[in-house]
Order: sequence, then structure tokens, then C-alpha cells
Amino acid sequence: MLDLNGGEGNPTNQKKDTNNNKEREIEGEREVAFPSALSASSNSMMNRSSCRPQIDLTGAAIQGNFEERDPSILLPNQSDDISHLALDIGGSLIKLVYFSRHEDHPIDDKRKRSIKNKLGLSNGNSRSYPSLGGQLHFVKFETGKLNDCLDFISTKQLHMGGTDPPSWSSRRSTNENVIIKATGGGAYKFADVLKEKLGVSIDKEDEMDCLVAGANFLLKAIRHEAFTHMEGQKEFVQIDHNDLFPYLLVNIGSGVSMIKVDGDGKFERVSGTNVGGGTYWGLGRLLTKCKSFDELLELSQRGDNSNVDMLVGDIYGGVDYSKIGLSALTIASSFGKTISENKELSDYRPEDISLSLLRMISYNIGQISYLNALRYGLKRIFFGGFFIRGHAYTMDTISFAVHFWSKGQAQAMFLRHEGFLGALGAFMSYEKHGLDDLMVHQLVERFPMGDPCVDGKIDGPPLVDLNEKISWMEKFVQKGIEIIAPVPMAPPPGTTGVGGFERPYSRGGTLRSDASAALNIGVLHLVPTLDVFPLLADPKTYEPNTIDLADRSELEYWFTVLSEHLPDLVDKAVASEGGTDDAQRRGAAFARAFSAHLRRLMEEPAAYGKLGLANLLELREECLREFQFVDAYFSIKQRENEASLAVLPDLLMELDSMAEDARLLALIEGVLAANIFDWGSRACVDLYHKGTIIEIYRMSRKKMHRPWQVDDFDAFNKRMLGSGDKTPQPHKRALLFVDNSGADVVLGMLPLARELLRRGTEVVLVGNSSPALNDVTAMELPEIVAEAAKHCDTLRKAAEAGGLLMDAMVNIQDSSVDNVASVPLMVVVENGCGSPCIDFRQVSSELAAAAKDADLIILEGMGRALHTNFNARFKCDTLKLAMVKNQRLAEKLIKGNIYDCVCRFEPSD
Ligand SMILES: CC(C)(COP(=O)(O)O)[C@@H](O)C(=O)NCCC(=O)O
Ligand SMILES: [Mn+2]
Repeated sequence: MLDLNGGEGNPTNQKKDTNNNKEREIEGEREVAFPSALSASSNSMMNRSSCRPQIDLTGAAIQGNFEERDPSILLPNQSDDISHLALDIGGSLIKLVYFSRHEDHPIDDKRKRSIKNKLGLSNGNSRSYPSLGGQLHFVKFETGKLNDCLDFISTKQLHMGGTDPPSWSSRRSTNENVIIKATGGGAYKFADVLKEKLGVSIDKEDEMDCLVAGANFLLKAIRHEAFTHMEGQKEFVQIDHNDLFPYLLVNIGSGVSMIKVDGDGKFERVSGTNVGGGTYWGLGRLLTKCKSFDELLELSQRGDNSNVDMLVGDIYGGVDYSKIGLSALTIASSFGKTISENKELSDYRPEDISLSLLRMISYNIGQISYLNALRYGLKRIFFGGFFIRGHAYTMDTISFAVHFWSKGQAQAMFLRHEGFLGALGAFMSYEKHGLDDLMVHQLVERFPMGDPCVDGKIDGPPLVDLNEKISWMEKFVQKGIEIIAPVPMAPPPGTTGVGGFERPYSRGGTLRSDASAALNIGVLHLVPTLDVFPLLADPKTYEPNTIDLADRSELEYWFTVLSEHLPDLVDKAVASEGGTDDAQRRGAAFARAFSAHLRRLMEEPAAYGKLGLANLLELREECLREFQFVDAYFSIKQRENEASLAVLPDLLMELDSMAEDARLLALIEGVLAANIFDWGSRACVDLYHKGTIIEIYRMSRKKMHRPWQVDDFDAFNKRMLGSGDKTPQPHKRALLFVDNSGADVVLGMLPLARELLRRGTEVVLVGNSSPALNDVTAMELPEIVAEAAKHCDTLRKAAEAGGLLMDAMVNIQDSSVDNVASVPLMVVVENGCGSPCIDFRQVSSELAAAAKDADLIILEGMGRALHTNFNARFKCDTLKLAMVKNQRLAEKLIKGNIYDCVCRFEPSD
């Protein structure tokens, strides 16, 4: 029985800690200097939200002292004339793709460099050039509002070779000789206007080249880009990059081009049809008097084409023509009914005409596309172009045609960024953007709110700071979330049935509004320092999420959990920033933004790509960062760390009095028991009101009886201690993915790390790059380790050996207890994430490097070991440890109850 006293902190005490708040305010001041909340929070850390632009590093050389914090770098081949803007000026829309970058902090400070040296990681990816952030933005304007577009470019200075804030590359003081790549007819039509208003020259890029370059980039670089759309169901298709070519790209603009793509820059326009989007819009306008394409499309959703089209049943007296596989509902002749009746145009409903037209054109395009795919033996057909514009019913109609004519052998696929293929391709045509080599794992898509220029038509001038963003949120988002996005719906009663060519199942509810469309395509963060975790058994089949939110009941459950947690989170976030008026305003904006995301995803779960619980939890953290909440649980984490460190010596003493196998069991029990400190779990937060953390910790330890609900302890024990006379080789290097601050890391994971060190195993503590709930971050770990090292020689020596204690004032109280001659080193690396979960397809390159010699992984906590990675397989021994702090998850995943534990050991084969 443990006897743990003193140092208790009450985690329920949310009162303002003046000292703490002072510190936070000072930090807040610092944030002003760094406009990205993230860069302020992670300071020298590199993570999935910060990155550098692609620059020409050939011949790069350090000028001055290499050990300086910010040595200047000479980039002899880097010219400043990289433009960051490309345009596709079409007849109805102007699409802009632009690259923004912001200065980040050099991540490789002295200490980190030294740690890497010790682990043998100093070469490879360590940076010898400034680390910079950058994102790719997608924006569109109506062509009729060209002036708004020009204002936007001018305010953001996109034509001046850079974006806000002024970047490391010298910005031009004049726009003389600035050349901007552009495609689309407007590149010719408006070249003079652009010259006159912005002073820039247009370099016209071939439209077809751009389409193909844009599609190739998207298909290679974005994981959830291509999807099928059948009967209202959107399903993302994983495309193997090595098996992408050849494919058929069908671009449906005013006319239709069918392009056989064989590789980068290798393509041939093999066919096309003059019956395309222009035909639909032109005929539709004449026949219905609609004023816009969107209006016409919206009309079609209330139509019944059987009033206009001649169906097989009309010819065959209501029965199928089954001999050739045509049901009575198949369209025999589009608009065929209008010839046999003595009616005028005004006798037909515009809705029916619009629907009949839409189906006629979509079916025709689908059919010709399939025949061309067949002709060239192409497996895949991707559809893009302004005609589709994410419209569920249009996509379903094309899919039906392809499915019908191919007898299910071919599938139509669509692209999330379909409207931006040309602009992206024009952007790719700059010689020095360097994006060609980027891979899927280096791109992270984020969905910032409060910016009306993300895939939306611009409503007013661009937002320049957070204050304007919040005002915009206050004004528009409330309105925006009331607008219904296109939710695929069941056919209305009385319409013709399913299962054939004649009637696609899905019907768009309403057209996507600008406000909700603004949340559909995110900002693409380019993060060249992300890597695939090398110990994944099969990266191709790896799926991080355990819970599939495609299951509607799961979706509803987790949305409710997150919504209900929101007020508490806002309270913590606002308190963490001193509870000021400004913090309250930001808190309200955060709540509004996150709720809007939830609503949007509830309507269309696949709107942002494939949705798993990990994505939602990450989105919440990103949203907090967007409103500059640096670390909502900062003071809670500190308090819990202090309380836990105070009882650590007693715990270590008790552990040291145990025999080896009893100790290993006690250590694992300790990790599981201490995982109860989770501020993201509603049940746990309720629990914290009932006692101090040490009381709760003791209570939790008392209940740690084996067998646990998932209990592989015996296998782990055997691997560690052997059986009989056989003493197994200790592991060489263990990666410990730590979870929460306080007892979890101090009383759970550190004692386990100590045991491994004693056995001769190198320990790599892997912490978050940015804060998420009460998770401990990599940046916080050295200080915690330094404090713990005061009570333990093993930890001290290992931390010293790993360079962790370089700056820490370590005052050893207890060197006699644990006098070990030599111990392996212990280091800290960041994981590249700012979320409670981990996606092993995108981790920091330093973690990937540290993993190369690792033969044991310990994943701790619900987020990292259950919500994600529960089913993941690794190439080395893996221990997954977590307490389940949610009743429903316990029932579903382990057929148990809340507070049951998981100790899953998966030895390497
Ligand atoms: C966010 C979390 C995954 C964090 O858990 P942890 O990884 O710290 O064990 C977890 O708190 C969670 O799933 N919370 C939501 C469920 C609930 O409140 O019951
Ligand atoms: Mn956690």
C-alpha cells in the first residue's frame, strides 16, 4: 500500500492564480510579436502547423558561426522573384491560389542539437537554414467582381512576391517586372486591366497543361482528394501514387475536354463534347428565365423530369423493356415528351425542365467519358470543372451514367479541389515553387474559420488581424451556420425508384451557400519536416482512427460529447488567458467557430475529407489556436505536476523495496491508474470535484486489480524478465509516447522509464509539439524530468547523458539510493502533433529518426492508444496502455466499463 503525502494541489480550483496569470500575460505580450498562435505556443518547436516555404537551397552556406542561434544563411541560387500567386480567370469565376509564409523560429537550438547528436540524429534533417511557415490558400471571386479580386490581391500584396507578414525574402518595393502566372480565357481578356491596376504582367499558361498539373498535384499530394459519389454517399478513394497513371480527366466547363493523362506533363486530349456546362446554362436560361447558373441548379432539385422526358414506360405502356435490361423508368428520349403533347413552353414547370436538362447533359458526359476510358483501357475517370461545383445531384447523375454503361465496371471519381485545378496548375508552373517533391505526409489541411476568403467568395476586404476576424465571426458566422449545406437526401415521395439508370437516389437539399462552402476547402499547410513513422508495419493500410464516424450513431454521440464539453473548455481557455475581456471575446468566437464546424460536419461528415474522431479532436485544438489560446490547461498542468513531483520520492522508495516482477506489475498498474487524470473526459472532470489529485490517484491505484479488461501483462512480463533461467536481452531503445501532465507522466510514465533505463534500455520520451488538453508537451518535459531527477540518480544520469539537464539546476537529494555506474541516455523528442491523438503517417522527422533504432514502443492514453492506433501494427514490440474513461467506448471497444484498463502487448514477429 502506498503512503503518499503532501504536495497536494486541488485540480478543481479554478481561481485566478495571480502569479501564474502575470506570467501568462507576459507570454501574451510575446504572442503579439508572433502572429501565429502556434508559433508562440510551440516556440522553438516544429509541428504540423508550421513549415517552411520551398526555397532553392542548392549551394546554401552558413555565414558566420554555426553555433549561433540565428546564423545568416547564404542562398546563392535563391532569387527573390518567386511569385506566390497564380490565377485562373474563367467566364464565371476567378480562382486564386496563393502561398503565404511567415517567419518561424529556428527549431534547432543548442540543447536540441546536442540531444540529436547523442542519439546519432544530427545529420539528415537537422536544419541549417531558417525555418519558415507557409500555406497554400484557395480563394475565388465572381469574374463580374474583378475589382474586388484586384483589391484583395493588392491589400494582401500578393502580387509583390510575398504575403503578410513581411517575410525573410526581400519584398519588392515596386511591382515593375512582376510576372504572374495565369490561365483561363480571362488571362487574355483582363491582361491589360491587371497591368493597369496592379502593374503586373501576365504570363499565360496553357489551360490544359494547368488542369493536368493541378490534378496530378492534388492526386499525389492530398490523401483525401478523390472520392466517389453514389446514391448520396461520398467515399474517399485511396490512390496509390505509383499506380496513378494513366487516367482520364474529364473537365466539364462550358464545353467538355477528355484528357488521357499518362504522367506529369504527359497527356493527350483524346475527346470532348460540345454539350457541357455552357449548354446546360445556356439552354436553361432560355427555357426557364433563370438569372444564374446556381439558380438553375437549385431549381432542378425540385423538378420531376418525367413530365418532360419520354421514358421507356411511356413507350411500352408502363412496363419494362426487360429483354434489353431497360426498366420502365429509363429515359428513352430526353425532352421526348414535349413533342407529342400540344403544349407550350409555359405549360412546363421550369423545375422539370432544369432537371431534365441536367440529367440529359450529365448522362451524356458520363456515357462519352466511359466510352473513352474503354477505348484507351483506362481504369479511372476523374471529373472536374465548374459544372460540378460539389453538387451532390450532379455527381450522382454522372456516377449513375458511368456505372450504368460500364455495368458497374467503372466508377466516376470527383476531386475536392475540382474548381482549382487550373489555378493550382498555373501555380505549379512557376519554376521555383518547389512543390513538386512534396508528398502526402508533408501536407496538412486546416480549416480556419472567420476568414471569408477560404473557398468562398470574398465578402468585403480581407481580414487583416484577429480582431477583424472575430468581428467577422460575430457578424457572419451566426448567419452562415443557419444556411443548410447540401445534404444528400432520399428521393422525395412519389418519384421513381432506385437501382437503375433512371433516377439517382441523392438530391441536394439546397445549394451550398457561400458561408458553408467557405468551410469546405481548407488551407494547405506545407510541412516538409513531417515524416511517415518508419516502424509502421504497413503504412499503406494504416488507418489511425479506431472509431468510424461514417457510422451515424457514432457521429451523433461524439458530436454531443464535444458540444457538451465546449462550455467548460471555453471557461478553462478564457481563464488561462487571465479572464480578460479580450480573452472572453476570443473564447466566444472560438465556441462559435467550433460549433459551426460541428454543424457543418454533422450535415456533411465528409466535407473536410474522411472524418475520424482524431480529426475532430485535432480540429478543436486547432480552433483554439486560431483564436490564440496558447495553452488552455497551462495552470492545471503546472499544479498537477507540482503535486505529483512532491510524492514521487515516496513512490520511488516503495518501488525500490519490491522484487523485480512485483515492481514491473506495480509500474504498469501505476501507469494505468495515473491515466485517470484526463481533463478531456467528462466523467473524470466530474470526479476531480470529489478529491485532491493524490486522493484520486490513491483510489485509482487501489482499484487496479488484474485481470484488466485487456490484459497481456504476462506476455509483457515474460518479454521483460524472461521465464525460468532465460534472461531476455533488454530492449535497445524504447519510445515512450507520454500522455497527460501531472500524475500521469510523473507517477506513471517516468517510473516506468526509470525501470527501462535500469535495464539498459535507452529511453526516448515523446511529447506533443503543441498543447492539447492537459497533455504534456515535449517542451515541458525537460523541466519535469529535471525535477524528478532530483530524487533519482538513474533519471539524473540518463537525462544528463541525453543532454536534458544541460540548463536545469539539478540538486541531487538522493544519490545514494540509486547509485548506478552507468545508465543509458534518456532524451525528449516532439511528435509533430498538437492533438490528443497521433497519426503515424505524419510525425516529426526527429521522432521518425529516433524510431529507427527503437525496438519497443509504449503508447499511453486513450487518445494515442485507443481512439487512434488501437488496431495499428508496428514492426517492433508494442505496449498499449490506457484507462478507458468513457462508458460507451469501454462497451464498444473492450466490452467493459468505464475505468477498465487496457494493457495490450504486441510482440514483434
Ligand atoms: C480527449 C481524450 C481522448 C483524452 O484522453 P487521454 O488520451 O488523455 O487518455 C479523452 O478525454 C476523450 O475521449 N474524451 C471524450 C470522452 C468523454 O468525455 O467521455
Ligand atoms: Mn491526454
